[in-house]
Amino acid sequence: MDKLSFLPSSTRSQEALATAAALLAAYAIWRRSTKPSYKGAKALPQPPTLPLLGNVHLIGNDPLKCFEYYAQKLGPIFRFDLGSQRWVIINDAAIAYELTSKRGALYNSRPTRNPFEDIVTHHFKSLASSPYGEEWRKRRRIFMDALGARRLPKYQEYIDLEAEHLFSNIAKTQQQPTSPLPFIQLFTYNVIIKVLIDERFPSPDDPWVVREMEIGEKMFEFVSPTGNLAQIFPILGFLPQTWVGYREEDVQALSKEGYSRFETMIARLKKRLDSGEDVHCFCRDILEKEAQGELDHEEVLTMMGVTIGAGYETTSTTVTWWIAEMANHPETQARVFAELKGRVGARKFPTYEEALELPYLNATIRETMRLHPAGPFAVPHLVMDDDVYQDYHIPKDYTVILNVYGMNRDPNRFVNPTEFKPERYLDVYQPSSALANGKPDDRDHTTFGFGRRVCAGMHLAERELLVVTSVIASNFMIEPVDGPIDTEHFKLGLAMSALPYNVKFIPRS
Ligand code: HEM
Repeated sequence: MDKLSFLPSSTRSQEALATAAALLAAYAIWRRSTKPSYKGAKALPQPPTLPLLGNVHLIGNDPLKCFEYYAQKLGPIFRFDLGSQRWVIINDAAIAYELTSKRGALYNSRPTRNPFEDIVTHHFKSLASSPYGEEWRKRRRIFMDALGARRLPKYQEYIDLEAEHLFSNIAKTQQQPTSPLPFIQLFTYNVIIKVLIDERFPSPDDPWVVREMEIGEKMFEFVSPTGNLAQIFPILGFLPQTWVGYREEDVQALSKEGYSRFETMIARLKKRLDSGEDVHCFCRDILEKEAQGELDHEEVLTMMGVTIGAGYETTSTTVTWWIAEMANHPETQARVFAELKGRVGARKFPTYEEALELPYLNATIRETMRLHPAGPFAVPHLVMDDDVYQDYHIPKDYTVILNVYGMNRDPNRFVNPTEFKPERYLDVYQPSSALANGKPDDRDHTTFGFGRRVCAGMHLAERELLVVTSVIASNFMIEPVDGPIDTEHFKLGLAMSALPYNVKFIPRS
């Protein structure tokens, strides 16, 4: 025996490593099979997984198709791992309702694992990202006091004024091929800025508006799963940040710029208030709450951020989808116009109350929202404690993805689910916001999300949608420019938006 014989030879070392690996794998399988299940419940079904990647390799470039495929294969609830993150995908409205409404105390938190989201929300102080609990409840109450159904009539004049500006912007296009998006964005942006801080901007090219939209898009990229891959694959955290997404410094810098713009707006508002002007706006309310010690300054800033961030792109996207569907369905447009003429007459600007009484127009909005939800996966919820649902163990801290896109196209709930057919809603009278808290069978669609985290701005969104669609339909016929607009493909960004398109707005005589 030589002196070094206690070290394995190279063949021996390979054998030893192979044996160790086999023993480890066998141990892992044994551990898995003998691991006590939670209260005797089964593990959720899951697509085939790969070590470290989980199910990432299955997503491809279309998560909607991926989840539809696995919902058909595995059923309406399944587990999907994104690297180290554990997701539960829910594809059925009844299950989503059972978990988020009936077991609401367990399923209405938000994940707080994303370090970039931590930065841009001042440690998850924003209403949409706050964990469930007293702080969230307080923020939600303050938001709803200002933007809930009762307070909104106060802001109706702002919406009406912006609808008039929208009308004249469209009229100026003189029947030329036009992308409606910038005008619609200006409408929704101005409505939200008026409600928030009583300001407005005259043009979509205004540098302030352009920068705001750039910041919004970038913030979304930062906090999206690909913004920082190290949060999904922690091992990548050892690589330089630019290799695995954005740099923390860039997130910090943009966040600082965004918040300093809010400080500028607050300073302008304070100056007006100090000079004795009686300004009605949400920001005034929250500044008063800050003075009374109910909110801190970071909460004021994040409240402004969530109001703008959640408030303009979702609604403008929905209007843009509606215009595309109208251009593709001239018979639907004709029926909307006939209804408007019959009930409102030749007036250019129907009131919100009048538009509320137009069942067919309302049906076209519901159908647009069903087929094209601005947030196809709502906003992720978080499971707060272990639970058992239909014999499945739903573990604590899993992220719940509510696939509202899939639910809205569920063939068990909707006949010919991919067809644009407003007629399916002619016997629905209540606003979507009133149905959103009810049982899934009574809901028109699930686009405003679920449970205690259901969209807090849905009353405002509905008012805007009704006013803007009734004004466009009363005054213009919408014609496609290059044949039918593609409404099956989309761009996933801040919201799920239509691919760029042009239409002609032909004035109604
Ligand atoms: C068509 C327009 C809109 C759509 C489709 C929409 C959709 C949604 C969805 C799906 C959620 C998540 C619900 C869940 O977690 O289950 C949500 C949350 C939220 N939305 Fe909207 N939204 C719209 C307009 C607005 C507007 C105009 C505002 C603000 C003025 C707004 C403010 C919020 C806020 C603050 C939350 C977070 C609520 C919380 O976490 O407690 N939304 N929205």
